[in-house]
Amino acid sequence: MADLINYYAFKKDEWKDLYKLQTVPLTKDSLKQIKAFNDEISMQDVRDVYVPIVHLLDLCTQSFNEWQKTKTHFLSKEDRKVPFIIGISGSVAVGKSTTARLLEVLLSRYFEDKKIQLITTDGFLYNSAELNRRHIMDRKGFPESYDMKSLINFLNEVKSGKSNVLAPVYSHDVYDIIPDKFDVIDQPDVLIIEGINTLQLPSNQQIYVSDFTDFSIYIDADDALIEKWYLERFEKLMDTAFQKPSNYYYEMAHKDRQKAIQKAKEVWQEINLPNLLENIKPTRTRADLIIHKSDNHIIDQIFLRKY
Ligand SMILES: Nc1ncnc2c1ncn2[C@@H]1O[C@H](COP(=O)(O)OP(=O)(O)O)[C@@H](O)[C@H]1O
Ligand SMILES: CC(C)(COP(=O)(O)O)[C@@H](O)C(=O)NCCC(=O)O
Repeated sequence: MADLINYYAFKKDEWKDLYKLQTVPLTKDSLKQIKAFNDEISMQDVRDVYVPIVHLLDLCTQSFNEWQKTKTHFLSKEDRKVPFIIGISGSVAVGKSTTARLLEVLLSRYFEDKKIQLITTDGFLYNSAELNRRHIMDRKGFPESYDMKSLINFLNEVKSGKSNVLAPVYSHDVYDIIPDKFDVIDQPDVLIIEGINTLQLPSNQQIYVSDFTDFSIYIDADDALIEKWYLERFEKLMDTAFQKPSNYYYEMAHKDRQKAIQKAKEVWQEINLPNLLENIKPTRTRADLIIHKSDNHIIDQIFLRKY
């Protein structure tokens, strides 16, 4: 990645040494919590890569809080808590939601007295009825498939300190927004927001999602590997779908498995890969931190933005 001239580049061994004197209390409980949502996560990577990231985020939140105080004093206003927002971006199926949940567990352990919340921008996709009405069902995940105005409005309310802000919820199993289901974001100290579009500029808005994020992470890997992870996740979804008639993949799961996999390959080639190349990868160099993964999701390189 020779084009990343404004980044410090680290091999994993170099990165892990940055914070070797300090530790995040990785109790049996927190390890259990991590294993519970994904038992394939490398615990070595948790120690070598994510623990230093948590320390870095600690430093960032401290300087962020100082700056908020300085600003309110300058304006002669009362101090108020401003949530620190972490954006996580990258391709469909690169591991954004897994990384986001991992950071949520680690940050909750590290900042025991702080409230950490997590949402995904998938919830701001238009629902299937609306995607069909706009004839863009085959553009799901592309910028025009999101209600960016609502997403920006949501972030603005969270940042302004409003209580009980509602975020709609998307389900991969149902392949649609779940009606009347919401995540309630209530004045967190830290909000993690993950989604393919957290570093994108919406075509019809003057404001980026990243104008509301205070630290951004891009998860990167070779396209062919991401396709493999997409297909593996698809197979897991099919296995779950088998016994659930409400699942989007239920009928497909009862038919020829090879045909289903062929269909998923087409979806990757025709929708998710073009979206990665046209809209997601070009935003990589806006991130503060790039985490590069290799085979089996093992991290091999980390890039930290210089300026
Ligand atoms: N660190 C990891 N170790 C092992 N498997 C992972 C890891 N991160 C993601 N995966 C797997 O890769 C697939 C895609 O991950 P997911 O978090 O759903 O991606 P995204 O949110 O970017 O679409 C899932 O099957 C998930 O279990
Ligand atoms: C909902 C998504 C846009 C977002 O994906 P995520 O990052 O959560 O994996 C994606 O999973 C999707 O549905 N893409 C459209 C084509 C498809 O994979 O079915």
